[in-house]
Amino acid sequence: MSYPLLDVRDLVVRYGPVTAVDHVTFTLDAGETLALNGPSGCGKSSTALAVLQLRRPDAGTVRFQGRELTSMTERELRPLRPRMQPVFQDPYGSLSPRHRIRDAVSEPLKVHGRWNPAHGPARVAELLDRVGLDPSCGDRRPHELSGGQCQRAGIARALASDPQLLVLDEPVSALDASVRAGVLNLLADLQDELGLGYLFICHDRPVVRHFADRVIEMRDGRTVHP
Ligand SMILES: Nc1ncnc2c1ncn2[C@@H]1O[C@H](COP(=O)(O)OP(=O)(O)OP(=O)(O)O)[C@@H](O)[C@H]1O
Repeated sequence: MSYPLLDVRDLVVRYGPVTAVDHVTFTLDAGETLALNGPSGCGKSSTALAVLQLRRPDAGTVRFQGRELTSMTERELRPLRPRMQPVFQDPYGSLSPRHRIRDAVSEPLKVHGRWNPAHGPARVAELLDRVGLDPSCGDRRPHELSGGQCQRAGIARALASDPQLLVLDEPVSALDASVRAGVLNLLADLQDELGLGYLFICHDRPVVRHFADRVIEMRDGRTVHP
């Protein structure tokens, strides 16, 4: 039986009295880009965090490759976490300022027990090359890179654990217009090559129209028809 990569039904996220996500339902297939679009505060990031189980939803189901995540314990989720990776808006904030880029990229491999000292450094160099960074960038710290280079390093880190789903939360919003296209082209190439599914959060309509296969509009925590 074949399942969508992601099947989200009646997702609810509350922060005290605030219902940030109010019965949101959607599916996403492998190789597809689904955009969540809408104004600030409409619940896009809360949806993303709940899909990744980084914030446990208050109601609803999230099926990833047919497996229901919301009822799983942390221990049960652990082997699935490498397969769904986030890329956040602020490329500097999402990488530790103290760590060199090569350590940031290799960390997911180490955390998930997949680090091989013999082949790991070559794998990190390969990942940096794949996202268009010179392997010498591995020796630098985030503040020594440009915003675009830093976001590329964040993407390399997300790719390190061979994910099938990337949750991209405003991945180009903090970047200058001139470097945005380069990062979006990189994401499109990676999707073609690796068959990744993208849940793409963005409030910039022209970018969404250009990049997404389908768009869900959100207002006040709910999905609305455009
Ligand atoms: N940790 C939190 N505690 C309390 N309320 C929160 C928290 N995070 C988000 N909210 C509230 O939930 C609602 C949805 O916020 P969310 O960040 O998901 O929206 P968003 O569409 O991603 O907005 P933005 O584009 O500004 O990031 C808002 O009313 C927000 O104030």
